[in-house]
Amino acid sequence: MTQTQAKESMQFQTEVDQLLQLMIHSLYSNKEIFLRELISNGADACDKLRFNAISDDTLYEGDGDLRVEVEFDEEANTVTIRDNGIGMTREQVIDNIGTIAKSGTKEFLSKLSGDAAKDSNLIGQFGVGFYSAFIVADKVSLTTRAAGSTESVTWESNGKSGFTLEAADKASRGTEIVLHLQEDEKEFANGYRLRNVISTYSDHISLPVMMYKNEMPEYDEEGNVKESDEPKAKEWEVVNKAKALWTQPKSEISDEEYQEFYKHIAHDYTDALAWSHNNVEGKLEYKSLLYVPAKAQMDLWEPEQRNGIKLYVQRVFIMDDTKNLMPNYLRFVRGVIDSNDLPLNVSREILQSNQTVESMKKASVKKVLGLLDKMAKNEPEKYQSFWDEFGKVVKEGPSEDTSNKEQIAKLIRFSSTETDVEKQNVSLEDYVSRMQEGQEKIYYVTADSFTAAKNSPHLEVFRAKGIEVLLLSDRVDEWMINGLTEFDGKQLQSVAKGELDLGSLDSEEDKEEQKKTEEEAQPILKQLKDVLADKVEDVRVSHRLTSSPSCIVLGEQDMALYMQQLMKQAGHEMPSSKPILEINPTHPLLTRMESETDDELFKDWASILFDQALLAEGGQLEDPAGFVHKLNALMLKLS
Ligand SMILES: Nc1ncnc2c1ncn2[C@@H]1O[C@H](COP(=O)(O)OP(=O)(O)OP(=O)(O)O)[C@@H](O)[C@H]1O
Repeated sequence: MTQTQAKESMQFQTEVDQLLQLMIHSLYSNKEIFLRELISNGADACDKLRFNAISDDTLYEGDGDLRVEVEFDEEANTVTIRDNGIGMTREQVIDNIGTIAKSGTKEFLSKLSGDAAKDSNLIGQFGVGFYSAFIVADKVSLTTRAAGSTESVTWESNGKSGFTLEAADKASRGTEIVLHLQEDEKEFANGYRLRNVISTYSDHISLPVMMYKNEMPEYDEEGNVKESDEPKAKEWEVVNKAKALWTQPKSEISDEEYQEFYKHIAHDYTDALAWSHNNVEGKLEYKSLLYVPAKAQMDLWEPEQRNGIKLYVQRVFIMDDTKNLMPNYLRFVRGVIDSNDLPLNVSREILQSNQTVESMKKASVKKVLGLLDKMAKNEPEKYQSFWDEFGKVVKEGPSEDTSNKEQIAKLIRFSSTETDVEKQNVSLEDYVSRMQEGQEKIYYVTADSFTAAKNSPHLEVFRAKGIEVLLLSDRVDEWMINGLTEFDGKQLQSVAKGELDLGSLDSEEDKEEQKKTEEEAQPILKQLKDVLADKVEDVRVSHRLTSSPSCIVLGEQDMALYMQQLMKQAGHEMPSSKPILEINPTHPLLTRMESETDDELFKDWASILFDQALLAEGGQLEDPAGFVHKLNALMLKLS
């Protein structure tokens, strides 16, 4: 007797226990989805077998007629879902069912609130999968044999106290799942109910889903159930449409069908926001169906995130792939690309450097950008919800995809001084349309929080003159702005970097005034330069400030101070360039300093002036305790 023949009990991973309990409670109002999930898994298993059989057709074991079968037994109160797909080995059963391999599970569980409505949405994004069986069943028994193997195994669980594994004797390849329905879920052990659920959720699956034909009662003319003397031989029939959705003409597909198909391929539970269905003919021949989800997948920020695009070759599923078919900044896109040009035995390596793949990718990116552009124009509210969910990802676009920079730039939304709210809802086109006469540049400020950006002293002159400034405070913004130097022929200019030249936005009087102030400020500038020589590159009169006494200005090419800080914390070497201190000589603090005769006190004033400008910029003080000490001393003097 081999070891695998003994019945063995095992515990679920802690997360599985938690997830099961949550799922059972929060999906209570949408129980029927268990069938979609299990049929979906069966269909995926058949897809995998079909792919593996391309290189080894003995895996078919003479049965290449791939399908999913659904049976029920009213008396026993069971529903059975069976597929002749790839099956699982004993190890795979343990790995796949009983543990959760998905990344981000712990984080996901910690986000759950206990509020059923909210949680059911979250669970949907996570993908409920196999465990959804326990929404309706109090015992689940799964027997499976992997293609090419002779050993089969039965996994069984009540969803509460772990599971058992036992050697089985399954002749046919694939997986069979028997759901022992809970007492009050009897409605599912019924042909009408099951067919109804299948046509709602599984019509679009290219694989046939089959049920017994004559399990449905026959009626006589008077509407009574016909009693037949002889039991009829059972006969299978296909109960779903069983046509790959993307191969059908658009005009024949309803929105509901598109949405159901989305949920199948994306393992999502919420509707998609939009889709683009394309049939490309000519030099290249392929079909694509690309979806923009409504909600971010749990792993959007994981480096090894789930793959979003399924590659098919002539209707045969080849592999999940995002890296080659969608750029990173569109990694939330889900869908199918079905090529007629690639060979069936295409490998991951070939995909990486294939002209056909490259062309399909390029065209698909255009399609997605076009879809988003249309949404932004025609359904701004919907687009806003998209932006709130995926904006930070799209912001990687200008640096990653320079060939589509202009189109991506149009899609980006910003916070701005126009509204002063955190919501990012201002486009560059909006900004340009509001530019003042004589304004040549698009102004922005970056900071590590919205509040810091909004209150930045650099904005003072812009606010005073009513010139709009974009407020950037996402981590990715400095990176985005690196790739986005221009829009509509107008340069993007940080208000915190370089020499500020408002050009014709400053009137002749303004310029005269500035010149005069500058001349008058020469003595204090010199004094400040002397005492701050080792901290700053230069001290100059500011044209940016109206109400603050001083601010820090960086060189055009320098990274914002808070970013420099972050980089240093992450262990990167940062070139230590000294900033420029700008002062507002008309500020009372500066006038007070001018009359200070005590050199030591002047030094303290100067040092505080510099440190507070640094703080306002999100920089870190070299000597915070010294700053506090000096400040307190001055305060005491004034009291
Ligand atoms: N019928 C089946 N045949 C073969 N393998 C299966 C079958 N059902 C499940 N599996 C395996 O178990 C794994 C886990 O399934 P499960 O449904 O929980 O998650 P999933 O399908 O990966 O994702 P999701 O939770 O989003 O549906 C699958 O990835 C697959 O490897």
